[in-house]
Parts: sequence; structure tokens; C-alpha cells
Amino acid sequence: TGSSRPQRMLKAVQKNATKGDPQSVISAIDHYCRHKEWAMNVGDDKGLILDSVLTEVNPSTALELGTYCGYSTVRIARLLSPGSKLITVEFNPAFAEVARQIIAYAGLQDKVTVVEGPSGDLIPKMKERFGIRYFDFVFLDHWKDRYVPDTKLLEDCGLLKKGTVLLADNVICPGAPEYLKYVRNSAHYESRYYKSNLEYTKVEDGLEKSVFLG
Ligand SMILES: O=C(NC/C=C/[C@H]1O[C@@H](n2cnc3cncnc32)[C@H](O)[C@@H]1O)c1cc([N+](=O)[O-])cc(O)c1O
Ligand SMILES: [Mg+2]
Repeated sequence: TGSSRPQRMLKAVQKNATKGDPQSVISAIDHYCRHKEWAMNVGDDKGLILDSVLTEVNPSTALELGTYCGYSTVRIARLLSPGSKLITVEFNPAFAEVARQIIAYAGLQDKVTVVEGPSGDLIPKMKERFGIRYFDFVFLDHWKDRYVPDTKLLEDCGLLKKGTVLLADNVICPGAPEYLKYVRNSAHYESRYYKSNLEYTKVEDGLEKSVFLG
């Protein structure tokens, strides 16, 4: 059988990026997805917002829900301070395998742990398995109807502290209306919308940044 879109994306990285250079990996994926084959990476426009929020938070421990091919994983990990860690959760083994290779190509494998399995099962195991007390930063980019249940799970498992920042992709397109209602109406979050556009298109999309108030 033929290759998959993630495998073609990996090929584009191996062909056009420089090993150990995260920015060249990001640029290679963006070029491929803009000119050859669209894919659901957060992309370069929303990626700049992700970069700026991440730089502001400077997390010691970060969590990503929905690795896909590892594009946003590389964007996040390249900005982490020495000794900081990113855990990224992906339940599709084929996607996780491509992501590991893209993360390694960027030379960021020592900062990233790709955990295979459903977020709903893995979040309650974060403390015991990875010695995580809490996350300083969470990037939500998995199935949009998982944003609310997984946010509640993170709260219930005591994995959020006062000041933890949640950043959610696609709150407009494809949309996460229940999540917007949840974080915007809760006294436990201070929420703000960053308007942008859906990756590689002119369609509106944006990121919602929500600070946990404890
Ligand atoms: O649907 C979108 N994203 C869903 C992302 C899904 C990714 O997260 C994993 N996953 C899902 N629930 C999981 C639970 N646990 C672990 N991995 C999980 C899936 O295996 C996939 O790798 C999307 C769609 C568009 N779009 O324009 O259509 C644009 C975007 O930016 C998007 O993010
Ligand atoms: Mg997305």
C-alpha cells in the first residue's frame, strides 16, 4: 500500500530540513503543508502565538494533548529552558511513530516524552508514571470534544496549579464551543481569545488562552 500523509510529511522533513535544527523542521513541514498537502498542524500563523505564549510562561513541565506528527511538539520543545520537560499524548501508534522520528530529527528527543494511549486514561497516571506534580502549560489540540472532559480531569487529578496556562487550538474552526463556554464562564479561569487563521488557509481560527486561578 502507499504511504500515509504523516509518512510523506516525515519524508519532506528528511529531504528538506537540517538534522538537529528545529526551525528548519518547522519550515519544512509548513512549506510541505502549504504547497503540497494540507495537514492539521497548528501551522505558522497560530504557531507564532503559541511561541509567544510559551515564551511568556517558560514552563518547567508542559503537556500536549494530541501529538499527531509532532509539529507543535517541536515548536514547544525548541523553546523550553534546559531541564524543562514536555509530555505529549497520542493514541494512534502510526502517528506517534512518525512524531518520534520528527522530534528526533529536530534533536529534541531529550526534552520530549511521547506517551501512547488515550488522554482520558493517561492523565490520571501522570503523577505515578512520570513524577509530575503539576503542569505549568497545557496545549490542547486533540479531538475537540475531549477538551472539556480532559480539562476537568486535569483539575480533578490536581495537575493544575494557580497560574497554569491552558492554550487550546481550533476554538473557532473546527470549533470547541463547549470548551469556550466552560473556560469563559468558570470562576476558576481567566480566558482570552487570540484571533488568527486556520493553518495554511484564510479561514478564521484562533487559540484560547486560559489561566487557572486555583
Ligand atoms: O480534528 C482536528 N484535530 C484532532 C487531532 C487529533 C490528533 O490527536 C489524537 N487524539 C485525539 N484524541 C486523543 C485522545 N488521546 C490521545 N490522542 C488523541 C489523534 O490520534 C490525532 O493525532 C483538527 C482539525 C482541523 N481541521 O481544519 O479540520 C484543524 C486542526 O488544527 C485540528 O487540530
Ligand atoms: Mg489543531
